[in-house]
This record gives sequence, C-alpha cells and structure tokens, in this order.
Amino acid sequence: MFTHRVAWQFAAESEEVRRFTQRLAALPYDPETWLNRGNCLRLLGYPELALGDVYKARLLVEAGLDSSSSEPELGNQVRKAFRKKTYELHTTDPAWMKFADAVATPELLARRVEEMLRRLELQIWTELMEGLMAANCCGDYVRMSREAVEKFPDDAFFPSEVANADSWYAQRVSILRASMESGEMDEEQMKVTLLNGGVYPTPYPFMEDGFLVRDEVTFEGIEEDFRRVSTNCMVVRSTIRDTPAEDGGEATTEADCIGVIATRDITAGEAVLVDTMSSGTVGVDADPNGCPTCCASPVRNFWNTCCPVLYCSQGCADIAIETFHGPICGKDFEYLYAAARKATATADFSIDALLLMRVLALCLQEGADHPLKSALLVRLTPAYGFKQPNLIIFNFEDHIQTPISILQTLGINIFTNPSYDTWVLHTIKCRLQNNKHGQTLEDWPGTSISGLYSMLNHCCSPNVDWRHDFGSSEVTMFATRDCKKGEDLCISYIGPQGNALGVVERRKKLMGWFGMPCRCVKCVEDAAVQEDLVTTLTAETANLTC
Ligand SMILES: C[S@@+](CC[C@H](N)C(=O)[O-])C[C@H]1O[C@@H](n2cnc3c(N)ncnc32)[C@H](O)[C@@H]1O
Repeated sequence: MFTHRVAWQFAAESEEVRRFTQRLAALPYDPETWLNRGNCLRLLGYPELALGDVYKARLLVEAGLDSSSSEPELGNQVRKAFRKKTYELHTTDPAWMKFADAVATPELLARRVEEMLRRLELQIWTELMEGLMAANCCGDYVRMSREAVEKFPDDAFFPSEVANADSWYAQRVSILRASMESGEMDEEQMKVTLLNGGVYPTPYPFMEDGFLVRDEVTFEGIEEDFRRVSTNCMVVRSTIRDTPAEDGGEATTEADCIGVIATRDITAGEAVLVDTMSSGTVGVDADPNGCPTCCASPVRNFWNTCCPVLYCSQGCADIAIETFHGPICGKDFEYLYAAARKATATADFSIDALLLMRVLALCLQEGADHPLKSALLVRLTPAYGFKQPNLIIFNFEDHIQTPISILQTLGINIFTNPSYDTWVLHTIKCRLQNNKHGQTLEDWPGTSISGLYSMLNHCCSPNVDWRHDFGSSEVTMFATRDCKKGEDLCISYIGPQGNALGVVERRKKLMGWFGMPCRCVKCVEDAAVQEDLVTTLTAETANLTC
C-alpha cells in the first residue's frame, strides 16, 4: 500500500517536472516556475537538481529587483515575464480578482510586481535551505542560513534555521570525531566530510536511452582509437560487473561495461597504451610556462592568430584551435585560475572546475547535438551503483554556483538553453568523476580526462601500471608482468597500499566508487577462500558442540 502510494506520488511529481519544464521553455525568465520545478525535483529525491533550479530562480529574482543591476537586460526580462503573470493572475484567477485594483495602472502593476518578487525571494531562500538539508550540505546550511538572516532581518523564520543548522553541525562534529578517534578517518577527511554533502549519480527517469547506454557506433569509435594508439591491446565488452546469483538473489549483468584485453602476449615492462590526452588536460596554471594544451613546459613562441596565448609546439597550438580554444578565447576565467593556483589539497574542487570548463569548451567547439553526446563525453559512464547507491561529494559553491558561472562566462544562456540544464551538468560531473585522472599536487598538479586510459578496469592484483612522462600530461600504460593474449588488462585504482589490504577492506574502500563489491579476479578468489574458511570453521564448531 505504502509502496503503491510512493510510486503513484513519484509518477505524479515526475509529470509535474515535465509540465514545469515545458512551461520554462515558454517562460524561461519566470523565477517562480524555476522555484516550483526545483521544489518538485527535491521532493522526487534529486536535491542536486533542485538546488540548480532554485539558484536560477534566485539569480532571476535578484536581477528583477535590482534596477541598477550589472545585467539590466536580464532584469527587464524578469520584470516583463512577471508583469504578464501578475496581471493575468489579478484579472483571471477568482481568488485574486478582488485585488484587481492593484494592477489597474502601469505604475500600480510595477509596484505589485516588485511586492510579488520580494515575497518570492523569501520562498526561494526557504527552498534553498530545504535543498541544502536534502543534499546533506551541513556546512553550506550553516553559512547560508546566516546569510538569510542578514538579508531578511525582519523575517521571523530564518533565525530558527540558524539554530537548526548549528545543532546539526554540532551533531555531525561529534559523530565524525568518534570516527576519527576510532581511526576510520583522518583530520583532513573529517574536514572534507563536514564541509560537503553528498548526492548520488542517478540515471534520471526523464533521460532517454541514448544518454544512458553507449551504442555500437560509440564502441566502434573507441576500438578505432585503440587500433591507432596500441599494437597489443583492445577494448572489449567486459563482464567484470556481472554477478552470479548469490544468497537466493538474482544474477545480474551489465551490457554496457567496457574493459581492455591483450591482443597478443605482452612482456613485462612493455607499453600497452600511450595516451597524449592533451585537449582534455588542465594544469593549475600556476606555472606560466605550462603549455595550455599538454601542460608541458616551457612554452615557446608558438601561438594562434586570435590571441597572444603561447604553446610549447605548433602541434599544441593547432590542437588548441581545433578543440577547446575558440569558445574560451578572450573570455575572463581568471576567477577559476586564481582559485586553482591556491589549491592545496587533492580534494580541492578548483582544479575540477578547470576541467569542467575545458570539457564544456570541447563540447561547444565540436557543436555536437547535445554535450552528453560529444565525442569525449559519450564514451564515459558515471558510476551508477545498481546494487548500492554510490554517494559523491557535493556542495553548493563547487557543484552549483561555479558550473553556472562557467556556463555564463562561456556565453551560454542558462535560462533558455536546456542542453546545459543542471541534470546535464551533474551527469557530466559524474562522468568526469568516474574517469578522470591526476590532481596529485606534489607529483603533477593538474587533472585530465581521456576516452582511452579510462577504459581500463580495476584489479587489486593489477597487471598494468602507468607513468607520467616528464614535463607533460602524456601517460604511458605499461605491463607490470607478462600477460597472455586474451588476458584482461587492469590497473589498480587504490595503489599498492590499497592492494595490500584484506579483501573485506579492499571491497569496502571500492564500494563507494563501484556501487557494488569489487569483482576483480583477486577479490572474487579471496572472497571464495574466505567463504570456504567460514563454512569449515562453522562446521568444526558445530562438531565440537556435539
Ligand atoms: C574508469 S571506468 C572503467 C571503464 C568502465 N568499465 C566502462 O565501461 O567505461 C571505472 C568503472 O568501471 C567499473 N569497474 C572497474 N573495475 C571494476 C571492478 N573491479 N569491479 C566492479 N566494477 C568495476 C566501475 O563501474 C567503475 O566505476
């Protein structure tokens, strides 16, 4: 009965989302519709999307209320949309018609519009608080509830939000401190966990199959690239995520899982893949001598005619102009570079923001029908945990505000262009998160994404390792032992220290990433041995008791 009710409610709210989306296509500058869709998305369990919509509602209302705004055109659009809405409401809705005098002249209507926008702004901030709580963003909730009190000093409700946020924060501190004392996490992890919330990579119900599964053409494209860059390995459809029926459960298979195998015998030390990555690579740019294309230094006198940006070679200058440079040329992304230059920890999101900007530039330059179908992104999958959901770190600034600023700097209209809606941005983020490489600040201060090396699956006893070639972003994958033709080629995602742990710890470490127990050969074997051991011990204990 309960399930039926929930399913019914879900379907109804899903339908509401569709309805609001259609309305937004007609009225993209109406903050109320963005707020309403955001509210619906939160109720459906997608706070990461809700916060995107509510933030857009906030930007619109702020522009509409500020006649001296730096974006007068946006403010005009909002007031125009809201004028029409307010007039219609007061003249056609029976509940409002008694107030029709309030919109009788253009001056009265303008005053009424302002009143309505102010009322809406309060609702927007209230919904923001709800969204932050739903996304578990405790740190943001503490900060923004205080901002709300400052912004709405006469409001009776927001001080209670501050008290609520503070007590939630204190509760989290005490829980996390206990985990720290038991050695489950270190101080840095505690800080990150306190500051951030978490959301799930999810195949949204409104996504068509083309956004969820890589088709044959995409797979053939990856095969073609492997043929170009490797003489001894190839991508294949992998069964690594298939599971046999266990404990009365059902066997599961994942048709859209790719891996890499040896196409001939390979000797230890032999390179299997040299990935130059280049266009999908960003450095911290602290080093002005770093080439914007491949991060090698020094840069030399190679440039394109559009601007004075220097590259390390003509090849890199050409790649830049063919791939990512056009959409960012002359645009002021200093706010991203400045933040990335200050990056101190490997979990710092400012380098991720540079990567997102680079990938969006690649999509725009390519002009694909949809960013998720662009040559690079179409090859990558997010880690959808089909057995256990896979939580990813999320906070308001890095996952909502910064991506929206990037779109705006790139000249994308965030209100009218549905191809860059929040679900698209979040799916891009999840695809990058699952496949990117780098960001070890001491070793190589940057991050990269490539549709080649990211095809290698993980094994706790890997037969492939990788190295950075000095002074550039080039990565070479090489065999660490002799491999037979047909053998799966895998790297380790957890390094030698992780590989050395017992199977239970290893699987625990990878569970959050894979959304299922690691299915590498070593884990499957070790788990079977452990199960046998438990069965034998249980039988022996039973005999002893008899
Ligand atoms: C970098 S991608 C590897 C390529 C990926 N299999 C694909 O189809 O695109 C990482 C993802 O592969 C899957 N994967 C890799 N190794 C795995 C393993 N040992 N057990 C379960 N899933 C694994 C997980 O879904 C993980 O999120």
